[in-house]
Amino acid sequence: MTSPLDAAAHEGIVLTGASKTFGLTKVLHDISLTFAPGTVTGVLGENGAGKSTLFKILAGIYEPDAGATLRVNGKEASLPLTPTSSANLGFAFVHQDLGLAGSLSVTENVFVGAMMRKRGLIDWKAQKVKVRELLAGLGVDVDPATPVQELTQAEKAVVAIARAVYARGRERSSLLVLDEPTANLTGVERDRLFEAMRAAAASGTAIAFCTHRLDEVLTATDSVLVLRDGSVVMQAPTSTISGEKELAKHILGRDLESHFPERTSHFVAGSEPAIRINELSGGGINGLSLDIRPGEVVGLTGLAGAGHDDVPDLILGSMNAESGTVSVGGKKVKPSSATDATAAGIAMLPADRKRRSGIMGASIAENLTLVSIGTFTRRGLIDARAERRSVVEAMEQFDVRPMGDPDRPLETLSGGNQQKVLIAKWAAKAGVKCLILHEPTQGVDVGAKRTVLEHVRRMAEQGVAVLLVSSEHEELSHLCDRVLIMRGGLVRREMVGATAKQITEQCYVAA
Ligand SMILES: Nc1ncnc2c1ncn2[C@@H]1O[C@H](COP(=O)(O)OP(=O)(O)OP(=O)(O)O)[C@@H](O)[C@H]1O
Repeated sequence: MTSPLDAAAHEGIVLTGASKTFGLTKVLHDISLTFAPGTVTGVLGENGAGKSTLFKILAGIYEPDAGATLRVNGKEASLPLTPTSSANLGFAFVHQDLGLAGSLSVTENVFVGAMMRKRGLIDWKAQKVKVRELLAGLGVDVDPATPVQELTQAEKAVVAIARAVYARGRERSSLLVLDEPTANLTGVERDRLFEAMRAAAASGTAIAFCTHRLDEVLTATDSVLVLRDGSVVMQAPTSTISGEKELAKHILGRDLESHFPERTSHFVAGSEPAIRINELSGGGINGLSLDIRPGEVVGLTGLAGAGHDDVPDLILGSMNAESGTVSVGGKKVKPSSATDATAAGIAMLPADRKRRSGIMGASIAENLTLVSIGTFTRRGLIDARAERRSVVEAMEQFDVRPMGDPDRPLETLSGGNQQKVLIAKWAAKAGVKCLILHEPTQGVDVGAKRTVLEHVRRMAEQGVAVLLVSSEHEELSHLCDRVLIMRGGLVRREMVGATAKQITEQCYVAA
């Protein structure tokens, strides 16, 4: 296997001296790196380290400061790039949300913007053959006519890769950037994606694979590039790294004892449930009954498509329930909006934070106090000082970076820091009886993950019932008093107490 460090200097993508300044803040400092052809480079760093900024420079979205140079397979490329010149260099990007149109077929998604034509007409036959060939090359066999929404999450990710690689009719990309493509995938599905990644690399593409899951880095990459505070602090072959601990140390600049806080239980068995879900059906769920007591943390998981992902929306009313009831504090509720749910004492952190959780154009402070503004209102007037104090405290507690700038728009924070703000807003709200978290640590770095989970634990200590819908078995095992594993819309297995600690990827498959 080629290491980028062994690769001849003229090969692959070689960026030197790249810096980026926003206003007065320099977020990238003189970065130099190589993405070698045919290899997978894991790109790591804390939330806010500068990974997305680097990729946005390569995608032609951000202009680097003066002084940077870029060579692509031996040829000088002129900076700044534009989205078009980036695409012409063969740079392709797959973002976490994959950007596929669910109702369109696999073929339509792969060829969007670059339909194959014969005598002016779309050549559907040739496209079908080509798409089969592309997917087979990536190790997936699906009917090209299938609407994308019917595919598994892993298959969707592979379709997104095929589209990125094939963009504009090219045979392969020079660089494929995968930005946390595994966020919602469990082990087996991740393995399929890694196979596709390997297959794309085998054709000579340089792959930059961005993830916060350190176990993936060790299994799926050839080399590792670590950014810290906007500088490259390490680029080395993966084989020289001793394990996750060492990686965490490079990422954080300090030792991290454990990624997870120790599990402690805070609920009283036999107490009245804070939330009772009774025979709930709808979406992919078939008659779910579940009581969660004050202080109890219940995990819900399964392979993609098992049904667990629909539960938060069914409870919240954003997905129509065919039957069943939800009661909070003994009272039946039927929320039809997020406001209704909040009034009933339900707090929810959806998986799709960009579209459904935060107000991206509003400031950190506004997002943090969105649901708790009443706490600071006296006779119709907002106590601005108390509000500001609480915002500053929440930012410190949740380690929101950059620090000390509560008026900064949420959209200018890195993805993981946005997630911290959106969790912190519920921690500040009084009267929350049930907290529903859907993939709460997606995009959150290894150090911040612990902070976030500690706060969830703290809310449980204060008597909040927590429903954690997650595909991360380690997170479930460290946080939950009970874990329910679903398949085909039904709970197939319940792991309680110390047994819940033993949950592994195998448990999903066997359920
Ligand atoms: N448009 C912008 N205006 C001002 N600052 C920005 C902008 N975009 C990013 N930043 C800042 O640049 C720094 C690097 O952010 P970036 O999104 O590159 O981090 P990241 O490593 O991708 O983090 P994450 O893992 O959380 O996605 C952060 O401090 C962020 O707040």
